[in-house]
Amino acid sequence: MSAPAIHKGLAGVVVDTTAVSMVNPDTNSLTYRGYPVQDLAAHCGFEEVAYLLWHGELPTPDQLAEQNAVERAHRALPHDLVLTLLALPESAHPMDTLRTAVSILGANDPDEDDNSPAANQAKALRLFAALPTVVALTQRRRRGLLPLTPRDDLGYAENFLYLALGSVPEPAIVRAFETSLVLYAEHSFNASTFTSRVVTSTLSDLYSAVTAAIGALKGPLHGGANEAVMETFEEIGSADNAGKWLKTALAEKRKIMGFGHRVYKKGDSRVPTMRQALQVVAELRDGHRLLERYEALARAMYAEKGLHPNLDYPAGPAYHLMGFDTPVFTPIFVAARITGWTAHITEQLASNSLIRPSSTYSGQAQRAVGRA
Ligand SMILES: CC(=O)SCCNC(=O)CCNC(=O)[C@H](O)C(C)(C)COP(=O)(O)OP(=O)(O)OC[C@H]1O[C@@H](n2cnc3c(N)ncnc32)[C@H](O)[C@@H]1OP(=O)(O)O
Ligand SMILES: O=C([O-])CC(=O)C(=O)O
Repeated sequence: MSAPAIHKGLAGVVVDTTAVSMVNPDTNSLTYRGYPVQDLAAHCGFEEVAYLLWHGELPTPDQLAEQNAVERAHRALPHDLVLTLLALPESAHPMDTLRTAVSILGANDPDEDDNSPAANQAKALRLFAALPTVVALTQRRRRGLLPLTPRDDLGYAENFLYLALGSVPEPAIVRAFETSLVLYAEHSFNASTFTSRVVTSTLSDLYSAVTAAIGALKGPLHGGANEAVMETFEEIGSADNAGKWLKTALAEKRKIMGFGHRVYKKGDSRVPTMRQALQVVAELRDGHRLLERYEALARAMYAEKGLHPNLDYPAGPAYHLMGFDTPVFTPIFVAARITGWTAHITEQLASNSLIRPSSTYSGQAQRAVGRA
């Protein structure tokens, strides 16, 4: 009998269907519920995109107003949760704080184990509302500042920026931030979404699935790359050092964060839109030197390895120029991706099958303990 083929990393393995989004590397396109992500970024607010991912259609004005009212009512965190998060060590990574926050919110939710579509949709919306407040808490704490109270007179993106940075920036910065959220919202069976579906497939609860997904997103081969990109730019120092830096890094067999992708081999469909948003932010925030490094490293990487940037490459420097600290970048990704994760959790439950792949044993042959 021949040994079964091993699909390391599940590369290329189709494990289910999904109606949430379609990634097409051949046409370099990404659609959410059929809409090109570039069109959504250009014409829709992030709240509308969240509605689309959850419900399958863009909202009517009344549906959006209803969702917004609930979202705005759930932005504030329970006082005990704030105290618990502030009691974590100051050295805790914001992703750890965020993961802890979701876990505590679950433990306190009387509906935690209600896996009906309505209950899970309500939980998804409450998490969507609360996560920016947690992310902002981590940002302000890093600067020795206490959390601000959410403002229900502001839209999602404006309130997020206000809570984190202390004021609402000019509309072009808000728009660039919102663009990043739309682009980060969903991407089919990526590692963190698949993690959330694996947890859900055991009929566990939504908070457990999201907590696990946050853990998966934290790694530098996935969402953590947007932070690592900024660290790379700091190491490089100036654009004229990019080529030399890259040769050394590749000789040391380092992975260059922000480049390459499991699915896109000809470039990430989201990069041109985010590159444009980065340009806008760079012009308003004196970011030309950073843009020079961005272009120099991208050119050198293509010349050396033929690899294109992924979404984390422009998103990292954009968040830096907006005023976020580097360890807060991946938490922003979480706040966006909660929409996609929870849409997939609902989809998984609607047609569930326990996710449990097989493996080929490579250990010791069967043997006896050899004791009487
Ligand atoms: C939003 C997101 O999560 S997008 C992804 C964010 N992650 C990153 O930016 C991390 C850096 N990139 C990588 O590590 C990879 O490109 C991944 C993990 C994203 C995709 O990996 P895979 O599809 O498994 O590609 P794989 O690792 O097989 O790479 C193929 C070849 O390209 C090389 N390669 C791929 N990406 C990189 C990179 N960023 N730097 C250096 N070499 C790379 C690999 O070393 C490998 O070379 P080899 O054949 O000589 O061994
Ligand atoms: O699809 C992937 O493997 C990673 C990615 O780009 C994402 O999750 O946005």
